[in-house]
Amino acid sequence: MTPTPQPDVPATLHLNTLTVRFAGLTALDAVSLTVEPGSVHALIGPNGAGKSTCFNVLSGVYRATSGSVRFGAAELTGLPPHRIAALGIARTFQNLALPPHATVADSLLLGRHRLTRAGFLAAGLRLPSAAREARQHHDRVREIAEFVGLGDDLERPAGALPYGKQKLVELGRALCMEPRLLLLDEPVAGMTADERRQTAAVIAGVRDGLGISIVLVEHDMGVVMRLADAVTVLDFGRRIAGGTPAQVQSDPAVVQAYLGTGAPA
Ligand SMILES: Nc1ncnc2c1ncn2[C@@H]1O[C@H](COP(=O)(O)OP(=O)(O)OP(=O)(O)O)[C@@H](O)[C@H]1O
Repeated sequence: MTPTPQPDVPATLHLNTLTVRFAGLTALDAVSLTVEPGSVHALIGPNGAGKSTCFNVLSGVYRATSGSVRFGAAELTGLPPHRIAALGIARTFQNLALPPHATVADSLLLGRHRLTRAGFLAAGLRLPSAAREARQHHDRVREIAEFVGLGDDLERPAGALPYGKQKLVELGRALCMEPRLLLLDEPVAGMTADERRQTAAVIAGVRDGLGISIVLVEHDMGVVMRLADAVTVLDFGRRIAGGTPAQVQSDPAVVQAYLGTGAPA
């Protein structure tokens, strides 16, 4: 079941000559790219190419040395992570970051935090407005859990689920933030073939059913080529190619960059 998309203005993500330097090392070198609303944009490249650095700038963990990031009308450059999250940008992490004993429902509810209006006092006093709001959040959590395939797992401890499902809890928690843009850092890493297929279908559903834009960092080229509408290829911090999956796959610069690490086939 697809949860009701939340009404929102489509926004384009623009990276303009983004540069990040760490003490003499240029991790990102004047990278520009555009993520169209409602598309999956994959960011690929060999190890050390700058993909995580790019994510860390987009989510406010790192500061750009120069260049800018714009999302719709908002300038993200230099904003702290909570301000970026408030603009509707959510991310998942390469490594699981779930509270070990919390149930799936409670883990997903964490994603609703930013959207919680009833104050601490109203909730503590059990005011009807707070109870109504809590019910709405629980309903939405159930909808999203069903959407990602966790409808039957809501009361189970998230940490006791198989690894693939734990990654889906992360994805669900990010969706619970009602993002307009989702940053997915290696969403299928470490999964079985079945789990990869299921997760790829969920990600396609997030784009097609909810209209959420997605930036995807992923080493699994099968998943990238099947899911992505556009691909940007980084190597040593530089953008060396961009286009549709078919275009980048046959680009000699891309094949050259992957030589020795396995061409993106
Ligand atoms: N906080 C940091 N301090 C110093 N150097 C860093 C830092 N973060 C990243 N780097 C360096 O920047 C370069 C790009 O790293 P980054 O992690 O962005 O690459 P990546 O494409 O995500 O690689 P992988 O696919 O292995 O995750 C690397 O040389 C890395 O060592």
